[in-house]
Amino acid sequence: MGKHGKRGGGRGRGGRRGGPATRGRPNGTGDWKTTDVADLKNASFEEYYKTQGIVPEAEWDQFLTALKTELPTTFRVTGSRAHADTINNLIKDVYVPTMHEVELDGVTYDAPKPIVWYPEELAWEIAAPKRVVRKNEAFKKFQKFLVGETDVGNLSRQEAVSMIPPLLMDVEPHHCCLDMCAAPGSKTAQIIEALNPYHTESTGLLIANDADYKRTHMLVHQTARMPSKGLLVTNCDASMFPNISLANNETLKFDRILADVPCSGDGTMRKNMEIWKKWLPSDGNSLHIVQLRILHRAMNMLKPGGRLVYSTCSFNPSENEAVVAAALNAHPGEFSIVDVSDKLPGLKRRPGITSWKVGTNGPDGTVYHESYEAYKVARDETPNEEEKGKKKELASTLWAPDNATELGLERSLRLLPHDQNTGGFFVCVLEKAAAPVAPSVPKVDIDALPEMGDVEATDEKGSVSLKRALSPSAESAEGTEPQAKKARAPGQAPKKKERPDLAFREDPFSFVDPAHDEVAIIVDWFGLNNEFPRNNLLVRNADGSPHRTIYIASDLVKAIVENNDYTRLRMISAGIKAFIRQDSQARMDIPCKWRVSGDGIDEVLQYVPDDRVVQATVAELYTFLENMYPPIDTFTPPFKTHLEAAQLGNMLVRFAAGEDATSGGKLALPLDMPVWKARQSMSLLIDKREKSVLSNRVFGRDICNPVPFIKGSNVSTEASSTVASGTATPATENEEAAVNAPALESKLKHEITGAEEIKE
Ligand SMILES: C[S@@+](CC[C@H](N)C(=O)[O-])C[C@H]1O[C@@H](n2cnc3c(N)ncnc32)[C@H](O)[C@@H]1O
Repeated sequence: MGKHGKRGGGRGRGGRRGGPATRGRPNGTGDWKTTDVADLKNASFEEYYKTQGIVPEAEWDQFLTALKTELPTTFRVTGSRAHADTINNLIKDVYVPTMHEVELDGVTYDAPKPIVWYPEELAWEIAAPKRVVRKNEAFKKFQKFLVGETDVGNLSRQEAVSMIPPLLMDVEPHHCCLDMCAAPGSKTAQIIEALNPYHTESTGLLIANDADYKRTHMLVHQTARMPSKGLLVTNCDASMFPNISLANNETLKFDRILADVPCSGDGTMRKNMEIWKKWLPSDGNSLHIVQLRILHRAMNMLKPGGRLVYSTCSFNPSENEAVVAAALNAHPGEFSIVDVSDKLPGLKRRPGITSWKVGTNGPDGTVYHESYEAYKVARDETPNEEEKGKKKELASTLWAPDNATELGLERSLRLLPHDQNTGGFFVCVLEKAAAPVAPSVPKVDIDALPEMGDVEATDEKGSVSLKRALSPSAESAEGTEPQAKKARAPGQAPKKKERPDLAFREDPFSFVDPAHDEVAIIVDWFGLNNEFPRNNLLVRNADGSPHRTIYIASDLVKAIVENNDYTRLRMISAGIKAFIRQDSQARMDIPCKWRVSGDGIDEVLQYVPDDRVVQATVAELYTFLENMYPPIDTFTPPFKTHLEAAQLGNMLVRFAAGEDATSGGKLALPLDMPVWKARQSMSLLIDKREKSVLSNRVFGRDICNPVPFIKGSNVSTEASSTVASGTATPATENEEAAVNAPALESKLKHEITGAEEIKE
């Protein structure tokens, strides 16, 4: 220990000995079933946070007790969906009354209740933890409902405090938004909802980015549940997020940015119990630089007058106030912390702090360093050079700056677990001045701060690595390049154009010629009107050929795709999957081999005249769900007459709102669905899981029959190879096998993306 440091209390039981915070944190969240609460302790953690004063002394025991208690289950109803009210009413009227005072293992749980501060009572808390909800009979039906509706995008299971940052972004449908560290995508989903309110045409944009390639595929899966033509998923290191060019050499700036940065995650100890064993004071210090670089980059990409939300699921001032203070001082006079005390009424929050201590791991416990200067002296005096070399140098920005009290840090929000039975969180809302005021303090030079090397972070679900995207091309704005990138000889001109990143292996993006024959076939088949955005049809190949999937992208996404090298921006996906080729070489009598994808139906239907949409009833929906391939004969006129008159291929059907006395089914709102007409039979073009969820919602039970075995072909293998290869060429004459593709497509999607991981 350096003589200038103050020594704090002892190491927590089971604490890690030495070693950086970069290794050793196992994946996974721990298991409450096998957890002994007596083991949930860490003396360093307790001492560190008592020292920081983030919790009033009188509340310390409550704070600690809450941290050692299992979290309640929370979820929210997808607010932008037409069915939000239907779903919310089902919860209120059908499920909640069955769950009053459920008792398990001597504990009585209250019925689920709306989270008071969440707008329109669309978020819910079930007092019982997930583990209990899963196994208890009283909750079983509700649990099934939750899982099903989550699958189809009507519900999102999400920790309550994690819902706060997107709400404070104040997103409007015309905004250009960036979610810098987005995976697995809970907050991304909220931003998409805010950008696309029900029945409002959104002109906005959301770029959902994550540095971890695998996790970007979780994002793609998550966002497919709420398709948006203004969505782009990218895989960049947020601290070096590339400038995005638009036409006329304009650079895209954002109205709203979320920097939900990688963090030590000690606010998630109620579900990631491993942290109790592993926590060290240095964890937060290691992450400070990457967090600061991400926030700094966000600030440079924000429009004047724009809003930026910085958040972590950590209590640590090193990752919170220290980052915000340093970022503000790197942009003096440009940004202010927004007072959001009148937002989300009912949410208990604590103010940010203006003074804090910086602690490092010492051989006998935490060493607190009064100031950066004192730390430097102590470090320089460390006799053992080898020891010194092992430790990364701390950044001066970890310490509270002299002007800490003038920065308005207390306007940040600290969410403490005992206030409303949640995890811990930190949120700070920053606004960029329309016209910056003259700086009154010296500017912090972020590029001059030391690098921290590889570190490991935690999110709501467990540990995540800070894998940097391998982009060699992160261009920079206004002097935001990291040190390494900046090195160039005085007078040397900056590189004009970045080269493509050849290591990036995703398929290219290009737009289909609006005069292409296949576009004409689609337009003609579905009767698409003149408003249909023929110019915005995107495919995943270099020459714009519509081989197997056609996406629809917004004008802004199109401008981005066309004006930027897709490998430099590391584009993973864009727009809405709208049309899928349902090919069959053997079936020349199918005039249009394209079907509307389930994701794309709402988008496509806007351009379809009403008389091209076939009207059906709840009773007909029953027939479609009860039988995978209902013969046309099982329907009655006038629906049957329409079916008989139609050509083979995709039809769009609207099931009218109403009730069916025979089946007991009830549709509160009309439901639009793509269906396929084969020679003898029909089929709903949604996957099996979605059918079951729909059946439960409309008929109160699952009436769907399993996939029949089709003689001469293994349907699954057949259709899945169709989907996987994308060539959609069923080997048999059996067209029903071909239309089963959506089910398998969904199955594959799950397998490919590891969707379970984000499903809880
Ligand atoms: C706290 S999690 C984000 C949670 C997410 N916002 C949500 O609500 O679901 C942090 C994410 O940052 C990503 N990440 C880590 N370092 C990054 C970097 N330099 N740039 C961009 N993303 C990064 C991690 O892969 C991780 O997915």
